[in-house]
Amino acid sequence: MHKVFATAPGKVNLALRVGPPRTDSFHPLDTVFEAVDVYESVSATFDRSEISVTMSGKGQDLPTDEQNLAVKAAMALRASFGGSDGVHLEIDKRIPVAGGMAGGSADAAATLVACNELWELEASADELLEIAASIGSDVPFALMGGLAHGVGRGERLVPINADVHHYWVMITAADGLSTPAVFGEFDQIMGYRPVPEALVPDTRDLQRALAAGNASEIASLLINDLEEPAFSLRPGLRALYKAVKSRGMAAILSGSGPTVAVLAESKGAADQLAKELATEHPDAGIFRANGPVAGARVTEVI
Ligand SMILES: C[C@](O)(CO)[C@H](O)COP(=O)(O)OP(=O)(O)OC[C@H]1O[C@@H](n2ccc(N)nc2=O)[C@H](O)[C@@H]1O
Ligand SMILES: Nc1ncnc2c1ncn2[C@@H]1O[C@H](COP(=O)(O)OP(=O)(O)OP(=O)(O)O)[C@@H](O)[C@H]1O
Repeated sequence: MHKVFATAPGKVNLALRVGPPRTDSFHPLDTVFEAVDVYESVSATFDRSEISVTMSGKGQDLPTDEQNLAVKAAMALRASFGGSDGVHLEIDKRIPVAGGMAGGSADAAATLVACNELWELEASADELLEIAASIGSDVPFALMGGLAHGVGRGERLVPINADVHHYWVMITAADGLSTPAVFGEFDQIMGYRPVPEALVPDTRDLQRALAAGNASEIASLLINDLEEPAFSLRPGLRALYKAVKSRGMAAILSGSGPTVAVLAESKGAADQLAKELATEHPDAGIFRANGPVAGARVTEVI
């Protein structure tokens, strides 16, 4: 086997509840993830020993050394199986960088499934999930995809079975937001200091509404505790968010932002809204997305 192609999706957190920081400085979460059909594509070409990456699309300014999450993923997978094979990764980035849609995590997840195939490691789904969690909190979900309930720092997942289809309009900004900075601002606003154990508000109502396929209830239960800190760091984002909400639409900040996700009632309504928003906000990046979709997977082997 010489070359493997893989993809992994971006995500929106339909609900993101955050508690005070733990003593390891991570925040305990109770979250509902939805994978959306904005994909990162990775091609993995066999190399005798080196692990390297080149980025195209939205990723041209990102580091290509071991700070790159895809390189980290390949190194972690190789280390856990004790092999010496290498890989050259080519990543075509479609998910906005530092946009709150977990694009870097998707790169890592696609790399894990691609290298697992390329190096013929036969790692199990659980083994890949464990390695994924060592790379970043959002990486396990990029592997799993679909809809899932996440706890811990977001890495402990239980799939949610629900027959729902969501039509999103995503509004992105050219300047990303740093995830640690948004969590830091959250602590500042809440007056939180690290604690050994803390309670996090739960997301049971939303999980029930998803299982029942109750569209209007789902829309009314979208919630993100990182909205206030993200708006505090980026006041223009609050204005944009309010403008969208004033149209009577269900909207939510995606993860740590600055992408805003608007939930439309139908495909037609979403397509129409995307057109209108593109005219009203010419400086923002507007695109359509649909969810839930499957997680990281190998698409071709040569
Ligand atoms: C905001 C979310 O996207 C929601 O799904 C995630 O919590 C972020 O996940 P991620 O980008 O994969 O984050 P990681 O790479 O694990 O951590 C980056 C930094 O974000 C902060 N972080 C992240 C996850 C978490 N539960 N608590 C945190 O405080 C920490 O400062 C951490 O050093
Ligand atoms: N392959 C990669 N793609 C994107 N970012 C990467 C990658 N490798 C390292 N990074 C670093 O990780 C940071 C966060 O990237 P990412 O695009 O995943 O943000 P995000 O979508 O806000 O993440 P999340 O929603 O998981 O918090 C970037 O600022 C970048 O410097």
